Amino acid sequence: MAAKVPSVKLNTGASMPILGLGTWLSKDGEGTQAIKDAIDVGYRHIDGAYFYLNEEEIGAGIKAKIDEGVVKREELFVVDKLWNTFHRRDLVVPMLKKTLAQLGLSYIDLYLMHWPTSYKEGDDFLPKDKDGKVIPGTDSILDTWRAMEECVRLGLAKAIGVSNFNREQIETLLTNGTTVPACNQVESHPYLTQTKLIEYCKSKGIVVVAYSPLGSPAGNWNTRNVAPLLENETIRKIAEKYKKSVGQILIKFQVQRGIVCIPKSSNKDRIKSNFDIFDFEMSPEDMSTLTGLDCNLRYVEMGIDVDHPDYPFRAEF
Ligand SMILES: NC(=O)C1=CN([C@@H]2O[C@H](COP(=O)(O)OP(=O)(O)OC[C@H]3O[C@@H](n4cnc5c(N)ncnc54)[C@H](OP(=O)(O)O)[C@@H]3O)[C@@H](O)[C@H]2O)C=CC1
Ligand SMILES: O=C1CO[C@H](CO)[C@@H](O)[C@@H]1O
Repeated sequence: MAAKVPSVKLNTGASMPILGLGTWLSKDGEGTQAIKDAIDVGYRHIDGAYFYLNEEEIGAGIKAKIDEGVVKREELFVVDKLWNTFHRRDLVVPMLKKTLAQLGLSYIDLYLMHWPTSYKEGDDFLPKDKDGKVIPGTDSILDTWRAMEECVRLGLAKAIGVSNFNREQIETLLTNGTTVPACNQVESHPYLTQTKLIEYCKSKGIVVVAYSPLGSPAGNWNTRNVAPLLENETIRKIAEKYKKSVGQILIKFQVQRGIVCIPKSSNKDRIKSNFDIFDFEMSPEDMSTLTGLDCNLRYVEMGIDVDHPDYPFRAEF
């Protein structure tokens, strides 16, 4: 029998499993198997996005496990995200309907605005001008949020939230919207602990979800000559102490501080070991050592957005 994963409560009252499976860069053909392996191990939370171009594969994995009787739809927590080229208010509900059709689901548990930055609508996911700068869309964060609220009213999404939003952008929604975002999904790991943003979100009843918790090693990111997280000597020593892998320590770091964590893997052994983090606790000193590694290193900087008026990472948090 699969292990049961602890949950956090959303402001809607729903429970969200604290550990989920990331699916970005699940390569062709791997996505379905990864979902099946993850559900067998006990994962009940799946993080997807239209931008990842693998919703059909994810949906096939979910359907296979429901058909086998391993899991019921209502036992799963499926998250998906609205891409930036679909922020125009009339595009949001049709986009979610398209996502649901690709996933083969009638509702999503949590639908997120993937980024605060709207892009010009069209077939190009990253529309750029002649200088290589992204072309912004017309609608404001608030316009898009109101259309996200409509997704809940229509029963297409049980909850809505945001991703990559800074404090001020969340404030805009709190002041002018009617729904408090259920979560803010942001990059986090010991090099980018997000302590201030987490404190702020908690004070507003917004759950924080940590993406790229292992430092997103598949990405070709700016590393500022800092050792990749998975090779960090300090973390390796902590891992040795608890007889765990560095990956398990990085995941446990988030879960132990109450942050939802969504490591991606398409490898059966790593899917399993990333889930095997509920049988130990780190000491407060080791948790502080990990927090002390913060050097404000953001891997997913979204460089093409730096001139966008809603680029979120100019603010301190
Ligand atoms: N909202 C947003 O803007 C963003 C959201 N995300 C979400 O967060 C998820 C996780 O972030 P992601 O950027 O994928 O990066 P992660 O930090 O989760 O790292 C994933 C990479 O690490 C490898 N890996 C997995 N487990 C281990 C392990 N135990 N030891 C060593 N290597 C391991 C994986 O390879 P393998 O598959 O071979 O195991 C994969 O290449 C995404 O998949 C996506 O769902 C990510 C980025 C932005
Ligand atoms: O989820 C994501 C995966 O990484 C991308 C960067 O190339 C991001 O745009 C996106 O937010």
